[in-house]
Amino acid sequence: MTDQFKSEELASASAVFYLFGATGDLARRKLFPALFSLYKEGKLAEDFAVVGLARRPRTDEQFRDDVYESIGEFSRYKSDDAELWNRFAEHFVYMSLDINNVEGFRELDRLSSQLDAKFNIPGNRLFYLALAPELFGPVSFNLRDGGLLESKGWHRVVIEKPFGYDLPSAQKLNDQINQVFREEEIYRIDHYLGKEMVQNIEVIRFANAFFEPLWNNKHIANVQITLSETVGVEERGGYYDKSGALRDMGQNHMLQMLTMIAMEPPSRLQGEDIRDEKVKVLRSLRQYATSEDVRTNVTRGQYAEGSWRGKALPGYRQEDSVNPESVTETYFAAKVFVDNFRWAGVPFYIRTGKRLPVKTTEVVIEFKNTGSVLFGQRHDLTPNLLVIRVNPMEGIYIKINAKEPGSDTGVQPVAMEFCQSCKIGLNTPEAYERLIYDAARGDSTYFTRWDEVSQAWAFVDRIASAWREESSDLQFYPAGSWGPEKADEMLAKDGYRWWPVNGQEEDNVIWVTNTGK
Ligand SMILES: NC(=O)C1=CN([C@@H]2O[C@H](COP(=O)(O)OP(=O)(O)OC[C@H]3O[C@@H](n4cnc5c(N)ncnc54)[C@H](OP(=O)(O)O)[C@@H]3O)[C@@H](O)[C@H]2O)C=CC1
Ligand SMILES: O=C1O[C@H](COP(=O)(O)O)[C@@H](O)[C@H](O)[C@H]1O
Repeated sequence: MTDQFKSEELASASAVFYLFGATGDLARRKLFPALFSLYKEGKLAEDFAVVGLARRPRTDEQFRDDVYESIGEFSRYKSDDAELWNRFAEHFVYMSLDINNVEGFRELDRLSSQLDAKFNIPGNRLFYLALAPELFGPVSFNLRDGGLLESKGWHRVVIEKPFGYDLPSAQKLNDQINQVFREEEIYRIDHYLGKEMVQNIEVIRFANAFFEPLWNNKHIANVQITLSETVGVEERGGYYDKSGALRDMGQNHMLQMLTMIAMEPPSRLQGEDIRDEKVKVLRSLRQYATSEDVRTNVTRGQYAEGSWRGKALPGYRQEDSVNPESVTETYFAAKVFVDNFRWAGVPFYIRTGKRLPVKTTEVVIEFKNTGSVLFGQRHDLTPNLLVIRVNPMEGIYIKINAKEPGSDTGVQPVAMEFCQSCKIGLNTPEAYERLIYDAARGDSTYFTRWDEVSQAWAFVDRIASAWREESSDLQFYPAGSWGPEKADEMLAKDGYRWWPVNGQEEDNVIWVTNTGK
């Protein structure tokens, strides 16, 4: 990157950032730390301002204290350089505002002009809505009516998930936002798209002669995507009990990762080209035809009492703000097909759940055996695997077969791993850093376009609708276990199994790794 290009990028990031929901959990855990990392790395120059917005009263000083505490607790960089912190903090101001009151927005507009002048900002506006979805429409209207879209620079709105509850509600929300913002001004967040290893999927696929020619149904037996969490519903019961795992993780993160694995090569690795290919995958998803079809191909579960590392854990129905008779799923696993030329016949198994034994996100590509007369008929051969480790460990490993040393016919599985987080460690940016930076530069590649969102809802709505008909298929699994056995049976019927996450439980494998294992 040339210095000139660098400075052009920084100039385009000059903006007032409006953080709606500035007293909320997301701001504290993710957004303040992300802004601090960007500043520390020089990706925000001095010409920006952040206005924290929420109803509760705060002085600028109190708000800066909140930001400081959040960075101390959650940032990958420490805030112990007083000079750096003071310079950063100067850019932060707070205004108490109720989203339903347009007067507050007029005052915000006046404050914005002062911030433009103070920080030399050319009228650019980035509105970040870390708010409950029912406020997305009202805030958009009041931004317009309060005059905030009349400044001479660009205007962009970053919208948190969930984008709706189903297709009709998402459509309604989109229609409201479209009355104020054009599609190219709307940045719908799916923070998984900001993760390094999700973005790395394109490089692994398209920059490696090892994989690119094999990436199809002739060579791939199945694909497995696991997003497992050890946490329960925590203090988000009010939201989660209405949402469940399918809407919270399936409609967005899981389908987005699936599209990155399955999409055709885009004509260029950027913006609309990538999004065009992703939406084609979503359009090719085989829709479940009947409720019976859903019940056969999708397993749902809810965690019951259990234990993890010797600690007793309550069941979901005992959690605060959860209906004690709730039938909300905290787990689901599905067999999905992408009905196109490349993927015909290849099952994509996806699963996610709370209160599972390990926090991890992994994609496993299981290759077909060679079929050669020499080894193809052997049932003890381990299939070749390519495993992409997304979160929290980042890296890839491949599992291959080699000769067992000293034996005539023995075959030894060997796993070769590149652990990116072990090697690069602190330097890996958080997803929210990358996404805020992209939005400020006007790069929407890793945000979801409306056609993607609507296709994903259409797919998920069929499942939700079958589930609504009756709940007798809800399986209870002990907290701390790997979820309902029915999900294992689904793969077993096809002659497969879920590969253990990190493959570490298989002790016949020789590991070559930079993790020191
Ligand atoms: N927390 C997380 O980890 C994640 C959150 N999200 C999404 O991000 C969004 C925010 O989540 P989160 O931070 O957890 O939510 P919180 O409930 O913690 O925060 C909500 C924020 O909205 C403000 N608010 C509520 N009503 C109004 C109003 N009428 N006018 C002005 N401000 C208002 C609240 O401040 P006050 O009460 O002071 O007005 C508070 O700052 C949601 O859409 C959520 O789904 C997405 C992924 C992860
Ligand atoms: O969007 C969400 O994601 C988190 C998991 O994100 P991760 O980056 O920690 O893997 C999940 O806990 C939450 O329920 C969901 O809303």
